[in-house]
Amino acid sequence: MTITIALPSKGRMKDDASAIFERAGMRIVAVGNDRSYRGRVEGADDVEVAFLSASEISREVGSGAVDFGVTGEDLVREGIADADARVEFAARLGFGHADVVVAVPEVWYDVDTMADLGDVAADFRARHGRRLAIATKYWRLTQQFFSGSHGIQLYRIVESLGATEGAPASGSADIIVDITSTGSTLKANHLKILSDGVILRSEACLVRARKPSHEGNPAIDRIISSVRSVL
Ligand SMILES: Nc1ncnc2c1ncn2[C@@H]1O[C@H](COP(=O)(O)OP(=O)(O)OP(=O)(O)O)[C@@H](O)[C@H]1O
Ligand SMILES: O=P(O)(O)OC[C@H]1O[C@H](OP(=O)(O)OP(=O)(O)O)[C@H](O)[C@@H]1O
Repeated sequence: MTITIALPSKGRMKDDASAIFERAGMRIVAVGNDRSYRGRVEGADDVEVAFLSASEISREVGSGAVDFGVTGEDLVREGIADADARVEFAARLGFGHADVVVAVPEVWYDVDTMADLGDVAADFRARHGRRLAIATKYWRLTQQFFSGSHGIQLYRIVESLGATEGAPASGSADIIVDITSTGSTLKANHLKILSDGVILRSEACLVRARKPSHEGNPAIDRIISSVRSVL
């Protein structure tokens, strides 16, 4: 059986992902030229590497089209319904840290917690004639957190394709759900994180598709244990 590993082809996780595999004794080499989107592991003929974007990787592991992927936990939990049933988080890799957070304008002085935000959402229509609008590209995580964990039902999600932190100032939404690492983008946009508003502490993970063919397969176990041994 050929094992396929999907690694980031670009972006902030590309170099760290390849470096971890190299340290684990699996040196990745491109097949063909440098711009190729396929690779292999030196000395392992039964392993193929597919270079994809971080968000594509979560989709492909979720569908089982690849056996392993390296991508952010946020993208896996956002991209795959019932992620824990479909994939295994085999290792947390210690890079690509980012928190998915709920942030509101700093000037909302009375709003510090999700419970406070629930009160605002409940009153919003009466006061403003519309529902509280949340800008985000994390639809699934937002719905799970607001409706599932906090029982807040009265809101509307405004899809954001970038510059999410600018939405409250531009008037396209009232609050946001987005990732933050240093916090400087939130600060520059006069937004504050609610005290219990961290939805997920994400980092890059080695993610395995749960497939029957993996059961008792030593090649699968070897990849996981090699990566774990260098963390
Ligand atoms: N400061 C940050 N900003 C954005 N993403 C970050 C940051 N720090 C870590 N990450 C993580 O990096 C991953 C996204 O990486 P990247 O932007 O390379 O993805 P991508 O899918 O290639 O992007 P796109 O598809 O938007 O081009 C996510 O898992 C995210 O949590
Ligand atoms: O907390 P901070 O350190 O300020 O980082 C958070 C910001 O970084 C990312 O944007 P980036 O400009 O990297 O682009 P992207 O959204 O295209 O990934 C992310 O979308 C946030 O806006």
